[in-house]
Amino acid sequence: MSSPAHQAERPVTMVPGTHGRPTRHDGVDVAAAERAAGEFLSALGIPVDAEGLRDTPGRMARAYAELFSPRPFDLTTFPNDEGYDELVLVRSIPVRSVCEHHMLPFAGVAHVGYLPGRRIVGLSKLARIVEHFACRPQVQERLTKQVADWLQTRLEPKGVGVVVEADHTCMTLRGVRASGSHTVTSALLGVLRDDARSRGEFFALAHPTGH
Ligand SMILES: Nc1nc2c(ncn2[C@@H]2O[C@H](COP(=O)(O)OP(=O)(O)OP(=O)(O)O)[C@@H](O)[C@H]2O)c(=O)[nH]1
Ligand SMILES: [Zn+2]
Repeated sequence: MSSPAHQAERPVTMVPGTHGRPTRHDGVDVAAAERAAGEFLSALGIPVDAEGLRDTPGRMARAYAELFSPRPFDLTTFPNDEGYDELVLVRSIPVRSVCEHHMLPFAGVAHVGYLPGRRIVGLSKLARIVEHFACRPQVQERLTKQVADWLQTRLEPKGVGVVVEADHTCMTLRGVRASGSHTVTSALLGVLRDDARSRGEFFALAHPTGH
């Protein structure tokens, strides 16, 4: 079984960047974003006509467009012919996203695991699912739960567990300036949620690393 992960998403199109480079984006009006970025910087008293800053609004627009453009993928699964019934876990999947409150990046790692049912999933797809949900304005709790729910619906395993550890620049570089702080979230479904032994085993393997 193979089903597109991006079914309900807007189509990905290619538009020229200001330096003639193709810029991948997902329904974003890069030219309008560039104009708005220029006005935004001007309003903050930043001289966007200075030589070094001349291309900055365009760079900002393309940078955010990139952060909001996940790469499409197919969810490849295989029959679980051997009846493998232990945990499958991919640890330390890179996460980079943008907090929806400040539009500042947060980054860290995800540990994504499941207890197989009738099918197993291509391992790379666990990392692709994380990217899919991270490439949008997010809160860490929602990102964690969306990855778990999506896997549960599409793969129908016996259980799913997701741990995300991330540093939010909105609270390390500004605001409270709690540098060195890490935020840990988790979402457990099925057997991994309900069975104490499975839950314990999952957290023993997917424990936060402080990355
Ligand atoms: N729950 C949750 N909160 C987040 C996340 N990312 C950022 N935030 C928080 O969103 C909150 C927004 O609070 P506000 O008081 O409206 O914003 P603010 O005045 O900039 O707050 P400070 O960051 O405390 O200066 C802050 O407490 C952020 O730390 C996230 O992924 N999950
Ligand atoms: Zn924030």
